[in-house]
Amino acid sequence: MLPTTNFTQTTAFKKLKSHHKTISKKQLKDLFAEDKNRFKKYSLKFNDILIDYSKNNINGRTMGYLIELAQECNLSNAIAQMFSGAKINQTENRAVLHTALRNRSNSAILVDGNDVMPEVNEVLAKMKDFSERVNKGSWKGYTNKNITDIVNIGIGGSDLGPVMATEALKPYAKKLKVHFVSNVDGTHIAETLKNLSPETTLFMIASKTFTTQETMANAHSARSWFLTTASDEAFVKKHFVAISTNQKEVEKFGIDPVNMFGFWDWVGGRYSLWSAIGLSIACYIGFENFEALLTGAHEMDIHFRNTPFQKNAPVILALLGIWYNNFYGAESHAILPYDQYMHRFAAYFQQGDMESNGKYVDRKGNQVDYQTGPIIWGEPGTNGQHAFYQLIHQGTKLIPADFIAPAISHNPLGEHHKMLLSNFFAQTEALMNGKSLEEVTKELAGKSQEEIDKIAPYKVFLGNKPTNSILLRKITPKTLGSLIALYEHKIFVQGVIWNIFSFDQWGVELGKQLANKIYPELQGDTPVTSHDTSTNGLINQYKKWRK
Ligand SMILES: O=P(O)(O)OC[C@H]1O[C@@H](O)[C@@H](O)[C@@H](O)[C@@H]1O
Repeated sequence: MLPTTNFTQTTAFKKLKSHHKTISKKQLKDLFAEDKNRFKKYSLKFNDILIDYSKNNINGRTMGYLIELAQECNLSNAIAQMFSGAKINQTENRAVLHTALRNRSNSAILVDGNDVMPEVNEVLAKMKDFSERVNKGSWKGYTNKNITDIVNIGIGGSDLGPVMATEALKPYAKKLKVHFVSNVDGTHIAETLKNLSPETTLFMIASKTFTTQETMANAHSARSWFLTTASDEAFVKKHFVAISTNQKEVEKFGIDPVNMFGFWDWVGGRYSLWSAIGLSIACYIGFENFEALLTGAHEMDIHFRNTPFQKNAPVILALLGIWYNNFYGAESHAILPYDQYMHRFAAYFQQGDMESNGKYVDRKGNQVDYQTGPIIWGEPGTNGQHAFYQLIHQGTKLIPADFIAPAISHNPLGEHHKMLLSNFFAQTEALMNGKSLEEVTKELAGKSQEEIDKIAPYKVFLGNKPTNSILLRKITPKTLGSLIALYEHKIFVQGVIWNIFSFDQWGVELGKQLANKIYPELQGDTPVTSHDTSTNGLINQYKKWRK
């Protein structure tokens, strides 16, 4: 059982509350002026990742109290429970063991008294064999041609991780092309299949439950598309594999269990890219690179598990998030990768974070009276700079942001990377320092006082906006693995402190239930009357227009 401390009742919380009153009056740039060692004090290096959190509204006292908060909430105990296979997903009575999927040390991890590692290794070996066969061309299509294209059909956790990782690691791609179909909107699959040949396409039906409406609809459409050309059901097994925990449903769909890659109920959807759900990743970048991804995550796991909170990267990032969320009233958190390949990273952690910590009921079953998970959003820099950064710089909302960039580009084209990085460095500096009225006035020298008075207020930047900078040497499979695990554990720590269950997702169910109720009502032309007037009105207009 996880601890159930109400963090707002802790001594550390009270200390932080009163400390906030004084430190929030300080300007970030003054904190830097006061302390020459600030960067050294508030940055840490983990392998090829440098995390600079010095541009935050914190001092030694803040960090001390935040760490006390983590201690009072029994974080160490919660960490130990997660890694040991305790059933900390209490509302579903499940262990939470994505860390076992990348446990390269192979040490035993027990769930209900059984070591899960032999099964984990067995599936990994099957993934290795399969990805190698497809890449080498020894896995043939029904007309004896090599597979050229993989289509992963899945949604949510069975889609976002593979999409994000294959995009982020494109420079490591072997020869296969990968495509992802998630939306039940027929456009998604129609557009994907347009340029593919049934003879050389392999479908991976990825669904933990194998009952998800969107995935099943897309899987059936893919099957029909395939059979239109291939004609013979017997060929399905050469072109369809399943990734699931539900063998019964896989067989019902007509996929040979030999071609099923299993995982377990202790792998949460949004934490599943390390499992067989990562098969498309393994095929695309090769198994050795997929293993490097696992290794990177495993090394972060070790760091998270064994490092004192003062130097523990996920713990620090989590505590800083709590600082802004619960003391400064920040509603959102931006993730801003300065790397085009990482363009789905924020989208990936929208699910990772918001599905985990978007909860209003605490671990005792009571409604919370404090804020929990933030709204996660972001786009790659520099595009974001020319779009929404205006609001971060001069809007009325406080938006803590993570800036992420690699020192080495996979595409060292002329001066591009230097230009990109000059923006990466400049933005956090600008957000911190802002621009004073005095500086603006100086810039306007030569203009009349009247003109200056008119325009100057708009040109002032208050600054004092907090950021973390995460500088990576290069985006490699290993470093990406560590980075993803860093964010995963950050989410875990925050969930522990907010006293919520981070590994269930009951909130997605209501919409599914209602859609299932409405779906049959969309048959025929008879107007519906069973809903509120708005929903009835919308459905009935749809029925008129579709004729
Ligand atoms: O992998 P399946 O079972 O198709 O689920 C796909 C997704 O479904 C959603 O409703 C969420 O619960 C996600 O966490 C999950 O990843």
